[in-house]
Amino acid sequence: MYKIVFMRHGESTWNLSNRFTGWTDVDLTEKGINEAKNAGKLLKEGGYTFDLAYTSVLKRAVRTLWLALDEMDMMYLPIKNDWRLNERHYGALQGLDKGETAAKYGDEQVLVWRRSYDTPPPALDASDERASFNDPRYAGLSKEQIPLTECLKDTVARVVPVWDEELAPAIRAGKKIIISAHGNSLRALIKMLDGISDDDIVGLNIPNGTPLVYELDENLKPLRHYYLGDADAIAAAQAAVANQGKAK
Ligand SMILES: O=C(O)[C@@H](CO)OP(=O)(O)O
Repeated sequence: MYKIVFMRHGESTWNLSNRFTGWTDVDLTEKGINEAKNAGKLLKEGGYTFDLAYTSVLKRAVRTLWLALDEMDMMYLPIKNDWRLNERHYGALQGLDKGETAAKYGDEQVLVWRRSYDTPPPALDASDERASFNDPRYAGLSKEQIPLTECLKDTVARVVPVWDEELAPAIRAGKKIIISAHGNSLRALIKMLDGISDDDIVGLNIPNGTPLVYELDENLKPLRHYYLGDADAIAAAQAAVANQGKAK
């Protein structure tokens, strides 16, 4: 039996102000810092150890990983930053308030933009200063690889190769791995791992800063999964994420 641990970053400044974030590189709030440290404490208390860590190229996930590893006294761990673990690109919605957007376009439309499998939010214009073409962290990518918007299906298409090419071979080789990523890049991975349907994935919401353990069989098929921490608090945090896209 293998284990892999997923972790969404702690609360970010734009989680706090309820803005669509996507590829915008916002940092953690004080609460987010504490969530990341607490995740590290939970992992340490649970006796978890790792050989390898993966994260995105966005600081909210990177810092969450650093803080959790620091709590575990494991800052020596090799860390692989992979842009393909970035949050789903939120297109022209990036920076907008989720509640105000729902008041303007309706809760149903915002739910489609947030959670439908194959309807992307409106795209950024290529000339928009929020586009990532000139960001040095993406310098190795072709223009076609840098999104102007993404639906979850697009995110699945970039996340699944990380699993197939990197994570699955490393797990089979006996490496214990922790992945610090984002609500929707983790939803993409979990959809693939658990074979969740396009309809059912709409209802999956991932709380900030909470370790999610997957136990896998010898073929890397999930046997069971569970969050570490207080079950009621986790359920409340998941419901809060679901409600972020509703008009007040
Ligand atoms: O804004 C975002 O990038 C994501 C994650 O915070 O939000 P949502 O849960 O609305 O997809």
